[in-house]
Amino acid sequence: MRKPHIFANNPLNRGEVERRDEEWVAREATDARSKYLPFRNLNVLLTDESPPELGWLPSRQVQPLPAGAEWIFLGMLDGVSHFAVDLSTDSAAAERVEHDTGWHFEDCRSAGEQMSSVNTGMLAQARAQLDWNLRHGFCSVCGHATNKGRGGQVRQCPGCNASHFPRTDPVIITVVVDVDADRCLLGQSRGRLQRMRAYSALAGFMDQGECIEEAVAREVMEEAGIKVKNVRYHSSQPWPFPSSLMIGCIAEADTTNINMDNEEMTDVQWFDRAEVLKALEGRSEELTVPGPIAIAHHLIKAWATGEKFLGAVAPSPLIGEGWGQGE
Ligand SMILES: NC(=O)C1=CN([C@@H]2O[C@H](COP(=O)(O)OP(=O)(O)OC[C@H]3O[C@@H](n4cnc5c(N)ncnc54)[C@H](O)[C@@H]3O)[C@@H](O)[C@H]2O)C=CC1
Repeated sequence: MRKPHIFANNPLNRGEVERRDEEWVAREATDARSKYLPFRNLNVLLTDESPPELGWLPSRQVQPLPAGAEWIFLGMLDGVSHFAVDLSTDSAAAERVEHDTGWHFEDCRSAGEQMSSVNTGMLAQARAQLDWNLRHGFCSVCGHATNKGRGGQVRQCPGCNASHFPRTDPVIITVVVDVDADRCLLGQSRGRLQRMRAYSALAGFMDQGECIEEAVAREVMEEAGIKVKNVRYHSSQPWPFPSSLMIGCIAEADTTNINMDNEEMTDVQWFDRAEVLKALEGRSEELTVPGPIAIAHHLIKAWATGEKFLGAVAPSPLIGEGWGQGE
């Protein structure tokens, strides 16, 4: 069986029923057995172990919480309630935590790269949900201050009665394969990939009123000018920067002439299998690809190593011969 992606496989029981009882959540928040994961400016507390782990603290070490510190209920593990707390509003409290534990706050992407992958699912949930709560203190309908409910899974507006729920933005990410020439299409977008001089699978946010297959065809056409067919789903990855769900696909090229979008991309190229295999092992002088933290790495690897699913999954009934943008 394929290993879960980093940021997936969260072991917490999110307590959908329990969290509806506000008194229960308040009691658990101060219970001596409860654990807190502190954040500072969305950086997470990591232990000094090797590899480092999430820096869970017993509730007595953070209670009483600093005035105005946002906290959320994440869920339960072995009967113990787990919370995340933002200490950004009180730098003295954040520094005290680092001093008392000898641990440190770390950027979450870097934390995901360093930690053993089993606990990165909790990190993804904590970062995305804390960030959403911090950015939704006011109602987008009437502008009134909102109140946190269900331990941070909803924000209620007392002004107009609107309920706001945490959002996840779906993003498609696709390796396009030229079956006849045994090569795949990778692109370098402006920003992070350009700085790293790396090439990745083509990705983009889904539009409203669009299915996954349509989003793949549209994004590949926009970024590379290539028509695709036979879009197949591979796997998905929670991506908490700030709150995306990466939907990994592999598609076949129906055309092969690249017509790149110069605004978003610095380069798009076909790469042959031998080069891609070398790049995955960090041995290529021509090509750098993202590391194992990214679903992009695993999609590229799935094609390059001929992972079984490629032949095993039936082609989508929606995307057949000749289907594509503008048809
Ligand atoms: N885990 C992985 O393997 C990978 C993850 N990603 C992630 O996928 C996301 C999209 O990738 P790119 O298109 O390269 O990103 P990007 O961040 O460059 O976004 C492209 C454009 O989409 C628009 N945009 C930003 N946020 C949006 C939103 N929530 N909904 C709709 N449009 C939005 C903006 O105009 C932005 O310039 C990013 O969050 C990126 O970090 C991208 C590639 C690999």
